[in-house]
Amino acid sequence: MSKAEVTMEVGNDGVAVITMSNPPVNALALAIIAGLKEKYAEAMRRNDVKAIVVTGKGGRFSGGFDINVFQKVHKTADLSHLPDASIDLLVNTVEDAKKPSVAAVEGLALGGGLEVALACHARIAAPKTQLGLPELSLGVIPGFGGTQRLPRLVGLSKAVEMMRLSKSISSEEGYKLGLVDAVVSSEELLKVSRRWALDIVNKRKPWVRSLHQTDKLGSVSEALEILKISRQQAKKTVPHLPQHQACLDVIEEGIVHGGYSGLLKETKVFNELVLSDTAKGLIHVFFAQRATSKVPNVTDIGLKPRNVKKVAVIGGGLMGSGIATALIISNIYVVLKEVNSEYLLKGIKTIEANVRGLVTKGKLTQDKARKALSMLKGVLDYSEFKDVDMVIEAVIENIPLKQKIFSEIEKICSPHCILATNTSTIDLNLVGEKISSQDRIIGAHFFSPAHVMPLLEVVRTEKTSAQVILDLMTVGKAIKKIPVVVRSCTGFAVNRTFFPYAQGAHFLVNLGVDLFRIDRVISNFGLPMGPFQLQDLSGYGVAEAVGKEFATAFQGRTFESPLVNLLLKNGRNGKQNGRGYYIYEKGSKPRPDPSVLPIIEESRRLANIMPGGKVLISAIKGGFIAFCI
Ligand SMILES: CCCCCCCCCCCCC/C=C/C(=O)SCCNC(=O)CCNC(=O)[C@H](O)C(C)(C)COP(=O)(O)OP(=O)(O)OC[C@H]1O[C@@H](n2cnc3c(N)ncnc32)[C@H](O)[C@@H]1OP(=O)(O)O
Repeated sequence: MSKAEVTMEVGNDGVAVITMSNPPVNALALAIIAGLKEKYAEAMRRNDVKAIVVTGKGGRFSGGFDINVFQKVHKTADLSHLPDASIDLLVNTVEDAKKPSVAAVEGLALGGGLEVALACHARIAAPKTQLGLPELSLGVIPGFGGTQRLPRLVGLSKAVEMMRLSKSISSEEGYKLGLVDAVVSSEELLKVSRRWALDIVNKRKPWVRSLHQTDKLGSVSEALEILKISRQQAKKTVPHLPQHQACLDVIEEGIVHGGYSGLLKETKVFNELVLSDTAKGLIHVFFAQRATSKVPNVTDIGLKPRNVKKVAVIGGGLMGSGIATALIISNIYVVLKEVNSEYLLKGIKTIEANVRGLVTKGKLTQDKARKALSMLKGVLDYSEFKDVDMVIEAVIENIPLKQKIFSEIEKICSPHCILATNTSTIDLNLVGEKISSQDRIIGAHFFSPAHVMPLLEVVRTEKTSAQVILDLMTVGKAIKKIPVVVRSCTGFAVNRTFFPYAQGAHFLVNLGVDLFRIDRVISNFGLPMGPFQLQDLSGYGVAEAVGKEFATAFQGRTFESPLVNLLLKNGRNGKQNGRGYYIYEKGSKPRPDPSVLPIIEESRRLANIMPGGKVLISAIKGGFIAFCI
């Protein structure tokens, strides 16, 4: 790893170009911050320097403050690891300096990286540069003036949206909003930036100190109204994440009392949040997520991923259609196979609806939607399987059926074709029991809805080859998933963890606890939804099949609730047929369905685990609360 350094070159034009270098993202490590401070001091001292251009090496400006420093602070609870740079460096050294600075921004400028650029007096960017303040996704807030300068450059509403959603914008959008002063080619970037800096010196361009701009903020009352609405939204959507309200408080401080006052509050609040449990958790997730892409003896043995251009998906149900959608929107050609025309048409219609949904949500353009759907072909036999690079089996959780399919595709497909199954629970050694190509068997466990949920469990057996694992990991990243490699066992990692949770919920209901209360407690705790609403979403067939697998694998150690089977017999299948624990009506939130109560009572009677038939509310309340929290 090359060392972090900051260099400075002074041209004959009197412009000092200060370059940050800390591959791969020019993170603002403490050495970079120290280097920036040192070079700025030198630039200010030198009489041959009229102006400064700040830039990043390697086609990226900066991915922000070095998140490793947060980990150090978490380990030591010592905030002195954090640079006290907001006022000292960004205001006194950059923004209020006697010589102007221009940021030459390329690739990305995120977090503290963008904050450095915001403290400059102009920003020149290359096309499609990613600009954002994603700090809230790490449990903190922009700690170097972003809460004050961004609203003053792009307007309060846009700034709040960018910070609260950790949403980046392109340099083109930044130019329209006033965040970027010019968008020029990479080749022209430094030249235009140098000229811009000299134009500021010669009063041909404005010398803008964004901290003191107010024209984009509107009136204080308008601003306070915007912040009030944002607070209500945050309270509704992320009631458990303190950084959202804190960020709005800091922005408000600056609007009411001025940018400088806002900076002082920002530093104080930033330091408080750095030590919060939320920040500790989210920063752990940041590194844990990246660690999943490093698999010993797979990603570190010099293998190159093979190009997967065409994938066959077997089964056009909820999962198969979602998987097919995820593939085609990432320009991977899909052959979707079903057993009959009715099911095939239903699967294709679901995929079309998925794609339309992404367009409606602004996640896909119409053109890309059309292109995606042109990469889908429905078939009723294996005739198109001869040249596929991967098959993903996504049929019902039935072992003999899966074994039959794997025998068939091993004969039909090419010898290099990856043979993947989307099973959520069944041991892969069972699925592949009847074929010889044990090295090509792998689990590609997507999570519903498969075209939305980021997690992809890559399930390996002892015999799965490293090449096949790497290939599936690469496809996973290409379709914007987070591939996590796990070993094959009943339930793999996610369902093995989820199963006891679901068991506990059913156990409590059969002990007499109100089912809807369980969902409320879990969603109030912070999960997106409770176990029963989730069961409605995934359907009861999956629950029934997975339950049988666990009962077989862990004989005598599972609680076999009668409830799901009773619901299926009652013609219910959750959200899929609109009849579950909840009533599902278009445009409204799911409502508890009172007609399910007699079925719950029947389950309790059959389970017969209420001591003496009485519900021990008091004991359960204690146990229940302890269990859920
Ligand atoms: C004199 C005047 C100047 C003074 C200057 C003072 C400035 C002081 C700054 C202090 C600011 C405090 C307040 C600001 C806080 C922050 O900035 S918090 C961080 C905000 N930034 C982010 O959240 C971005 C996080 N990173 C990403 O989103 C992505 O990594 C990326 C940048 C978009 C790149 O993605 P991709 O190409 O997919 O690569 P990855 O695999 O994600 O990452 C590659 C490796 O780089 C590591 N990494 C990425 N970002 C950071 C980071 N910010 N800090 C440390 N390390 C980072 C990542 O972990 C990967 O590492 P390996 O796994 O080891 O390869």
